[in-house]
Amino acid sequence: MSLIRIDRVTKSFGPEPVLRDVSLHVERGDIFGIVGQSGAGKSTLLRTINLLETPDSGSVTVAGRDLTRLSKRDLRAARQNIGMIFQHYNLLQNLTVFDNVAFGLRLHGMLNPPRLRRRVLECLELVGLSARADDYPARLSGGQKQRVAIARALASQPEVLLCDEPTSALDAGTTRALLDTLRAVNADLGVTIVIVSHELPALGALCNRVTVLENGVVAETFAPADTTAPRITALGRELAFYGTEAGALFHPGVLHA
Ligand SMILES: Nc1ncnc2c1ncn2[C@@H]1O[C@H](COP(=O)(O)OP(=O)(O)OP(=O)(O)O)[C@@H](O)[C@H]1O
Repeated sequence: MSLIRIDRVTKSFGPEPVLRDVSLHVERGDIFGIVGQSGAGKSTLLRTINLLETPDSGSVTVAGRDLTRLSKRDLRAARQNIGMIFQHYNLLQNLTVFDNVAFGLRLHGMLNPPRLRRRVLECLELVGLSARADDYPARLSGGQKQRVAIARALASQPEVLLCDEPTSALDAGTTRALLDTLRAVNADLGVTIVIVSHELPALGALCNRVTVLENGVVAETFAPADTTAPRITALGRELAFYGTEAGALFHPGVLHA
């Protein structure tokens, strides 16, 4: 069974729906991309996966549980299985790196102090920031802040990591390194990743499946590596190009390592 199933989800903030009858399935182990023009509803769709946005209709099932039918308490527990990172990192500025990563674990009373310390340091090690545990976020670069956010998101050992434009505030080199970290998180820890991004070249290399959203509707879903299948949308055709050898020249190095 798919790890994430979105079935016939509709969502409106005003008179016009932002998501219309959207269905998609994400398999365990996928790196699944969501692309589309600005305003297509990508972030809204991503945010329905942990119910930061509640659908007006339809269902959202993660690891076999329909989140739309859970009590608040059960939803809080289910969200421990779904980490999330954001464009602007959303770190707490008045807490150290260590305490940012520990924050969710403490809030949920999940670990005793020695285990908590071990778990936080493990997560910081994973993103290469053990040495910065006592620093405050203001002393870190953008790429380092996003790494702290990844460590925080992984602290509760979620099966799913949602990434909302994780690199759009970063320069090209830092973007490549960060996407490489996400690929390692997927490959080494088995975490299923759903990512919204405008970085088409990188997504073509990173994602094993991509959905193109147009005006709140799924226009097509495909595997970028399958360059033989016909593409319906201009974005789909562009992504297919980045899956080819010629296209790979646009995302050199790390992502194809
Ligand atoms: N909380 C909200 N309240 C009102 N309108 C919202 C809210 N969140 C999103 N919208 C609207 O829904 C539409 C889709 O927004 P969304 O952020 O999902 O698009 P997007 O495809 O991620 O866009 P972008 O690429 O520019 O980030 C936009 O018109 C946006 O203004």
